[in-house]
Amino acid sequence: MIIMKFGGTLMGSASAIERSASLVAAEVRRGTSVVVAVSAMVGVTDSLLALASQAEQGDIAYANDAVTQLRIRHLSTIETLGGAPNSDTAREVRELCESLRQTVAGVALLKELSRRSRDLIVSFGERLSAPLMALALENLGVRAHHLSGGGAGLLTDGQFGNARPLPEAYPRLRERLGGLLGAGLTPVVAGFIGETTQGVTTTLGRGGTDYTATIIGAALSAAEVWTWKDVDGVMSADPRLVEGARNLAQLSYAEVMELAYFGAKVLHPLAVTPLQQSGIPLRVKGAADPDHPGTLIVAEPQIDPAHPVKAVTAIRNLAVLTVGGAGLVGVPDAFGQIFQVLAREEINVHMISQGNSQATLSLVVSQPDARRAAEVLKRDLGNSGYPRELHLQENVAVVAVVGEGMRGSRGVAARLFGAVAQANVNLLMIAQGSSELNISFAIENRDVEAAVRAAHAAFELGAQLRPA
Ligand SMILES: Nc1ncnc2c1ncn2[C@@H]1O[C@H](COP(=O)(O)OP(=O)(O)O)[C@@H](O)[C@H]1O
Ligand SMILES: N[C@@H](CC(=O)OP(=O)(O)O)C(=O)O
Repeated sequence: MIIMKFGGTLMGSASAIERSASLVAAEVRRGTSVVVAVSAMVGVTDSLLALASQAEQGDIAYANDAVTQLRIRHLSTIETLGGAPNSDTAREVRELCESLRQTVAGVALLKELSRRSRDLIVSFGERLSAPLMALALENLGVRAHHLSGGGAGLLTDGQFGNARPLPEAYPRLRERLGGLLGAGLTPVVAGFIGETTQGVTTTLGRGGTDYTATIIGAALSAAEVWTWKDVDGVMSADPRLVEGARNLAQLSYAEVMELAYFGAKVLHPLAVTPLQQSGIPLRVKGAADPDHPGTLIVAEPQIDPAHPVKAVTAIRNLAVLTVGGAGLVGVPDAFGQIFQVLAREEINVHMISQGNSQATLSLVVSQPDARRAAEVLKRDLGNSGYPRELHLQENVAVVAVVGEGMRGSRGVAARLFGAVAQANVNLLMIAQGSSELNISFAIENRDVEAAVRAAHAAFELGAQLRPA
């Protein structure tokens, strides 16, 4: 059995959906059981987030207009897929849009958007796309049945916007999806969304359909989980940034987590976690070339000692906040307090670096959180009796090089920073993960391309890999 995930681009139009469905049908015809997880049509999640925040401002006209656009887009896709206006699929899409309109009207009326309401609104993207995939599969003679995340059994905790699966999700997914497969049906699960035990809709975080697929893969003990992409697998760098980026044959679970954490948009950072215990492989495959093996992600991939670094990645729009002052020295609790304040404000810290002795601590946070982070630190630490200085540098990016082979390998840092210096890039901060799986450094946003290209070239990442 295989789980197949299709992201927004591969669900983006009637022809894209037909092509994705044909990849499922080919496998089903070979006698493989397949469970499908789909994302919202490309752009839909962003539109839903935008209309939710407009509704919160009370702009009901904007929100209604946006719902109408979504309705037209999905209904016209159904029409192109050959679905009649009075088909079950079209009826379901109209009902979902009506229910979305009512939810949004409630938000506009109250001018209040909780994380919980936002999750409900954003869940409509996947709930609208799953019926379209089921229709396309039926058109190809594959008997399909679509479900929402909660309907499939994906129970989560109540961390709206960032929910995690509960242990009970696994047996429930096994029972519900296993039942459908046993009846000869191909389940199509709306990705990215789950449900609390009280039946409240949650989401798994941006890019969460990868995670849905691997949770299902673990629940059903799948042979492999395949996430189909518009690239032929995980590449040595974002191909939009580095022309010579090449596809990687194998990566470890840990490497892929680091890459995703440090900004490689290709997978959700937690996507591999459900697979780690059972060792189920995750394969990232390119829809344009289905015979290409793509990237195989396993616990222990082959290591090429000549190439300790496998990939380079970047996150933009960050800021460095440096907290310092001699008074930090010898205050045992100082760092603890800093992190507590930020955690309470739900400000995520991407990277940290400690200066000489304990005199300074540099923290990388998202640009939109940066000023608030500085303010709350000033406000909440101001009373605790030790002097400090706060310095904020905005418009920062973090670049990371990742590879298991770096562990114990000498000269990696020298090679990296030599190349970055040659490219005339100024370093703001450096950190090495304690796992020795990555080296990351902060630079100004405007230097990202130069730094990524320099690192890519320094480790010959374009040449080490098998030809595509
Ligand atoms: N290291 C990388 N390898 C592959 N793709 C990457 C990498 N870094 C960034 N990307 C970008 O990620 C995109 C795929 O992610 P995304 O569009 O979110 O996929 P999907 O919507 O199918 O889940 C690619 O088109 C590519 O531009
Ligand atoms: N639709 C969600 C979930 C997702 O996984 O999307 P995609 O596979 O298109 O990145 C999002 O945009 O975050």
